[in-house]
Amino acid sequence: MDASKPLKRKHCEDHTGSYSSAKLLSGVLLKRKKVEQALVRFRDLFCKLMCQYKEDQLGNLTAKKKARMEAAMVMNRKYQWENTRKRVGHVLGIEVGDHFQCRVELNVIGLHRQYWSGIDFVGTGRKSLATSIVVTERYDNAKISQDSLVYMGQGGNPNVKSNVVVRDQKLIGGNLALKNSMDAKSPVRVVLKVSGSFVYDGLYLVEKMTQARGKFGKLVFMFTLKRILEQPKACVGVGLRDDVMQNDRDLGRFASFFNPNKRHNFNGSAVKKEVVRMNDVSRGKEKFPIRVVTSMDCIQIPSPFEYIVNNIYSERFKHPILHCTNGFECGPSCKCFSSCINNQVSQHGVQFQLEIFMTELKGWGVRTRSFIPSGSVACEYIGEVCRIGSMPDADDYVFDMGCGKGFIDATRCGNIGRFINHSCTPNLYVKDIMYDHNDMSFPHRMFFAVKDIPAGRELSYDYNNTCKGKHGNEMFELTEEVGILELKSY
Ligand SMILES: C[S@@+](CC[C@H](N)C(=O)[O-])C[C@H]1O[C@@H](n2cnc3c(N)ncnc32)[C@H](O)[C@@H]1O
Repeated sequence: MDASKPLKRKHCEDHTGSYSSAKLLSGVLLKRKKVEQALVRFRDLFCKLMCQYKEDQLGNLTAKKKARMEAAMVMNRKYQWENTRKRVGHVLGIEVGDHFQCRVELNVIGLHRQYWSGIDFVGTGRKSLATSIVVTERYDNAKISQDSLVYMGQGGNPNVKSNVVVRDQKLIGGNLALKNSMDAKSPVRVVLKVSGSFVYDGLYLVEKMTQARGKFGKLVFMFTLKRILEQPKACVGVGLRDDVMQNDRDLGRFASFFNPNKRHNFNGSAVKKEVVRMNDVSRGKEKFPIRVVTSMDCIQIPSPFEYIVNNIYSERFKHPILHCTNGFECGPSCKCFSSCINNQVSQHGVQFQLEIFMTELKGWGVRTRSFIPSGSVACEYIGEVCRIGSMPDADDYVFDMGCGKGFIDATRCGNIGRFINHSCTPNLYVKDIMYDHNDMSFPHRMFFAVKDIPAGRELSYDYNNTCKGKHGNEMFELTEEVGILELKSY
């Protein structure tokens, strides 16, 4: 085989001579998988860079922009973009209704290949054709009915760039491409910006081009586009296309796994198939990789945070050598032998295969992939340890230690413990453990299994039970089996 020659694509035919729809379908699914993987990779990289830029003290917005661009560039250099050849019409692997978190993602997966410009096109001059437009609020774009919109041509708009000269728009570049598409009746992909995210709304035809005086007093082009019928409806509930919401049946039929709002299949039952979105959120810091899993219809990953395995203390205090004789666990400096029964029962990081998954109603949650025997340490709640008094406003990831002690803030930095949800009938119990210092106001918060926890079960603890257990004053008694504690009430 001559490797220098491109492989010719063969028609998929089955033994009856007809096109094999199964083969075509598997090709489409494969492409979709690739698109999805590219997005996961991009978001993963973005999170990593965000943490880095935040450490560099960049403002949130600057860090976000920089991290997005850099993530896209890194992937581009590694040839990890999808659908790199511009084309007119639908893009393989992307469905109407797919949601994207930012403009740069549209580049990475090939839906719209312009970072800034709203009109993308192929070819030049009179031979150019528009491939896609992004409809944002920066121009006076308007929806005139469910299936048509007016799109303002590009150029001369100070809302796009502050130093732009306000002048009449010219019939060049994207504007000309849109006119050519109108003349050729060539379809244009439309992406709508809705509530900060981007939704693929399908193919439109340019019906009309007119010129009018814009709000800056200069001539602007106005393109009227009409949505091609017989396409699935995009699930866009607010903003430009707030009239497109269908009943549950339609939502289900056209449900796309890129759309976090769609949680049900055609029959209204929960979609069960799951996809691994991140292979290891701890990035090798834990003994076992910690996966992030969601259902097919939800492509989210957790918001950026730095995974840490040791608490960060907001203020200095001494870490005296501790010996297990005083009832605490052994500490790192303890002179005991490793056979000591007290030895670091709770200091080995995550000992079970845990994973983060998207729950139906509670956001992210943690479940175990392996059996956890009653009394075992599931994990610790790790974050930035602070004294009481400086409690932050956003407290989703703040563990108030109660009883006048401090709190652990896992908003910016934390471990898997930050994803464990509340339950009134929990399978975990929180216990204070001291091992690397003796300041009783900053104990380590450990999650112990209250009972045997089978594989697949979500882990939970009672958020209201952090000071004194509802079980009464509980103490842990060490059994002969290292690593297993027995819960006893006194
Ligand atoms: C420590 S975080 C747990 C992880 C969180 N679910 C997430 O998506 O990252 C605490 C937050 O999770 C949500 N949460 C926890 N338990 C819940 C429950 N039983 N029902 C509903 N929301 C819950 C609440 O928003 C709470 O502020």
